[in-house]
Amino acid sequence: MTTIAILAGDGIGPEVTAQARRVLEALDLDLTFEDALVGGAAYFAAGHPLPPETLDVAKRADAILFGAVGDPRCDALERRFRPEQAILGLRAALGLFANLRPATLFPGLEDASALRPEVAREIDMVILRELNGDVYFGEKGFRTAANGTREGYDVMSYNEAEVRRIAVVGFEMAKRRKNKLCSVDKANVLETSQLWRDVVVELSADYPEVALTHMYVDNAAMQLVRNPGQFDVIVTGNLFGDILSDQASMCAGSIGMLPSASLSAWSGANGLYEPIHGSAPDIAGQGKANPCAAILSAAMLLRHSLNQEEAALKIEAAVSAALVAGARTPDLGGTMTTSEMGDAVLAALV
Ligand SMILES: NC(=O)c1ccc[n+]([C@@H]2O[C@H](COP(=O)([O-])OP(=O)(O)OC[C@H]3O[C@@H](n4cnc5c(N)ncnc54)[C@H](O)[C@@H]3O)[C@@H](O)[C@H]2O)c1
Ligand SMILES: CC(C)[C@H](C(=O)O)[C@@H](O)C(=O)O
Ligand SMILES: [Mg+2]
Repeated sequence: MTTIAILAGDGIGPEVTAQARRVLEALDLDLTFEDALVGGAAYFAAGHPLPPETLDVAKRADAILFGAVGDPRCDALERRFRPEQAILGLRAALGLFANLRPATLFPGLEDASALRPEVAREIDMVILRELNGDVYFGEKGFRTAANGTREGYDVMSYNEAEVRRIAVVGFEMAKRRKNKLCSVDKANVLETSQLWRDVVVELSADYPEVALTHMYVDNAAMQLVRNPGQFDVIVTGNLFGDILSDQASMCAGSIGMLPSASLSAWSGANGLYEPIHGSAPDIAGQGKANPCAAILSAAMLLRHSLNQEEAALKIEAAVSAALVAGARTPDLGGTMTTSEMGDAVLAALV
C-alpha cells in the first residue's frame, strides 16, 4: 500500500491541494491519503505549526503532497511559531536538500507570460535550488549595540559537502537533459559563493560531457527575462533559488503554474511535492487560485517518489490539453474557478 501524506496548510493551500488529490484519485493507483495539519492551521488547532503528529505522518508516508503555509494573523508571532517554520522544519527534518523547480511554457500560455511570445516560447529549464543550507539555516538573531542601535543578522554559509551533493544532482540532471549546467552565485562579493564556485568547478572534472557556466545572480535575474531559452539546468543556493524561481514563473505564465519536488536523494524516495507559490491570502477563499502548480506537483510525486512515469506524463498531458482547450483561471487571463480548472484537467485525463 502506498501512502501519500496530504499537508494542505493555509490560505489557497487546501484549495489547490484538493484539486491535485482529485487528479491522483482519478488515476486508480491504489493510493491511500493521510491528512495532517500544518502551518497556521496547525498553530491555531494544536499550538505549533509542525506538531509532532504531523511530522510522524510525513515521515511514515511514501511521499508528501504539500499545499502552502502562511497566515497574516501569524506574522507577529515569535518566529518558531510562524507557519513558515513548518515547511522549513520539514525540509530540515527529512533532509530534503534538492529542490527541483521546472519552468516550461505550456502551449497557449504565451499571452500569460510577462515576456514577448517569441522569448517566452523558449523557456524549458529546471532551477535546482539547494534547500537545507544557506542564510535560511545559519545563526540568526536580533541584538542591540551599546549605543542602543538595533541589529538583525542571519549568517550565510555553505560547507563543501553541502555544495558537492547539490552540484552532483545538478550535473546528473544536466546529463539527462541538454548537458548544460549554469551555476548561479555571487562569488564576486560573497565567500560562501566563492566556495560554492570552487567546489562546482572541482566536481566538473567528473562530468566532462556537461558544459558548465557560472553566472552572478544579478545577471541571472536579468538573463532570465532577456533570454530564458539559454538555460537548461540552473543550480543555485537556497535564497537565490527562491527568488529566481518566482521570477521564472512569470516568464512561464503564472506563479500558479510552477510545481516543485524536494528530495533527499537523487532517487527521490520519500520526497515532498509542492507548488512554488505561497498561501496567497489576497485571493484565499475566493476560488481564484490556479491549481495547476499543485496538480503538476502531484505528477512530480508520481515520477520521483513512486516511479510512475507513465501516470506522471498523463497528468502533464492533461494539464497541457486543458490549457490548449482554453481552460484559464484569472491569473492566466480567464474566469474559471479553482475547481472548474480541476474539472478541466480531469476531463482531459485519458
Ligand atoms: N512553500 C510555502 O508554503 C510558501 C511559499 C511562498 C510563500 N509562502 C507564504 O505565503 C504567504 C503569502 O506570501 P506571498 O504573497 O509573498 O506569496 P504568494 O506566492 O502566496 O502570492 C504572491 C502573489 O501570487 C498570487 N498567487 C500565488 N499563487 C497563486 C495561484 N496558485 N493562483 C493564482 N495566483 C496566485 C497571489 O495571489 C499573490 O498576488 C506568506 O505567509 C509567505 O510566507 C509560503
Ligand atoms: C515560505 C518560505 C519559507 C519558502 C522559502 O523561502 O523557501 C517559500 O518562499 C518557498 O519558495 O517555498
Ligand atoms: Mg518562495
